[in-house]
Amino acid sequence: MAHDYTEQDKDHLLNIPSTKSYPKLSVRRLSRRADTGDTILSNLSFDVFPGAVVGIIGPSGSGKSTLLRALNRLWEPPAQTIFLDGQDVTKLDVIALRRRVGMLFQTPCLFEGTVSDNVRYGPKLRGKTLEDGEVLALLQQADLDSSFADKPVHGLSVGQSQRVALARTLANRPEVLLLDEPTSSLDPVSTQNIEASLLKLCKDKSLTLVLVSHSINQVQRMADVVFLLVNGQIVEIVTPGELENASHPLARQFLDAS
Ligand SMILES: Nc1ncnc2c1ncn2[C@@H]1O[C@H](COP(=O)(O)OP(=O)(O)OP(=O)(O)O)[C@@H](O)[C@H]1O
Repeated sequence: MAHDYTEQDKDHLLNIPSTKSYPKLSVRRLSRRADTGDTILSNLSFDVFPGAVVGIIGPSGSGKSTLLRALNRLWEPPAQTIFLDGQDVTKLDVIALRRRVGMLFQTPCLFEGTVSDNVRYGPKLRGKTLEDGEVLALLQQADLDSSFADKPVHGLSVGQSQRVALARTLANRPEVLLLDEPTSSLDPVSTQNIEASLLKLCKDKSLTLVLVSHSINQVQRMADVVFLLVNGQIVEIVTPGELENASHPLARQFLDAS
């Protein structure tokens, strides 16, 4: 496997205690400024290991979506700042990258046609036709029963559309899934089913999740580690259990108001 880390980064990685695998994602000194000069992301560095769930929380405008969008190059990051399996993402084919690093947005955007057309879309682009059983399994992972397969998407509710978008993303067998407020349009039962389904994929298939959520409870249910992002900086990295003890004043202000 090729690794594009600098010598300094290698030293850093080797110093991570008791890790048996290389990170799936590594971010190194990632910064971004707006055209106005305002800081959006400031010198972010972190690793995410295969099968892990990272929760990102923070106030509105703190840079959470910008960070997610950098990870699959919806916003083009500077070279040598984001690595997937040790490879600089800016050197990867962008379509292949987005298949490996899928993203689910807060507001689903589906193609015309049926639910099953949407789920089959990604594999079809690569010349693979999904069997009916594979489509149904993907729908099930997204908490949709088989009756949805032949439904046109234009009649679906927002919550149903969001679940179709999840099935469509999972059809690409992503290695990393970026989730931007993924369940904000879902009812509590569906939210719970989708959380369970995603956590099963993490356990069984080493799917790696980066979850942005305004729901502290959701982050506590799902994440292995939580980043508190404030003004474009990761001000604290804690386990979900330690969240209530977060001490950074801006993190505290956010948590107390949540
Ligand atoms: N393309 C852009 N050009 C200029 N400023 C931008 C751009 N994209 C984002 N910003 C600014 O960067 C900051 C972070 O935005 P971002 O959407 O990443 O925050 P967020 O934490 O996801 O917020 P929310 O929780 O409200 O979704 C905001 O001040 C936003 O106005």
